[in-house]
Amino acid sequence: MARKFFVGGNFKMNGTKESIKSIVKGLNEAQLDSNVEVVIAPPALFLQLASSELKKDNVAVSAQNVYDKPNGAYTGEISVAQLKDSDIHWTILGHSERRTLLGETDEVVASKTKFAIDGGVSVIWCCGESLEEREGGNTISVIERQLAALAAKVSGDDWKKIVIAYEPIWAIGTGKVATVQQAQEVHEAIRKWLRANVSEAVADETRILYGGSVNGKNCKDLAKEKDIDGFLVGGASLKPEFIDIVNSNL
Ligand SMILES: O=C(COP(=O)(O)O)NO
Repeated sequence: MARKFFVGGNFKMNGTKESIKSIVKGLNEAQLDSNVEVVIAPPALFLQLASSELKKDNVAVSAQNVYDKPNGAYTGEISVAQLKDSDIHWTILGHSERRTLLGETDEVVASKTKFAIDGGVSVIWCCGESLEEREGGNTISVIERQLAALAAKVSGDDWKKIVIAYEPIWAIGTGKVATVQQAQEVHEAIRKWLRANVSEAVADETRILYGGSVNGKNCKDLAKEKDIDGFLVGGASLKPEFIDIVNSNL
């Protein structure tokens, strides 16, 4: 089946009111492939600003994280209900920077994912291996461990609200993009795992994004791969070349 191409921009902890407005203005004025689903994820402080400035139907705004409790004494956290209250219907979860720097475990990420989906927020669920895990030949087993934790929490139609982002940690922010072969191999393994452990339909329908040093030059070759359904872009999402990445499937 044809999976709708999907490009996410993860701004991480970057930007000011002015720079966010400028990026959104660039997206509003750009010719974007209408067959691509685009999501931009500014810092939480700028979610409403980005939403108010956006004038493109196929571009949505996403949080970079959310907590898995309804509300209450969780200083510094943001709730699913608060995202919905702000008309934000997407969040990234399980980014490797949160797994490594903030100790988010596979189980915490899976719990947050289920909680977000139950609250009406769709999820870009991130997975990926470290350089040490890759060099040790453990890439696929690491990804399968992360997938298993997710599949223990979500089921059925939940999967329709999940976009998977494979982001090898060694490629994030390093300029060392995975080769087309490396990326396709892991994407194919993810789809195979979904087919074997969830269902044929989920395997066929779930978008699997690649993230890790994607830019306006390397995106086209990656986009040609049958199991690469789009990108989750970090640094380049803050630059005009993000438009080229959005249009890389044309
Ligand atoms: O972390 C990333 C990728 O970052 P870069 O594109 O800067 O490697 N996406 O969530």
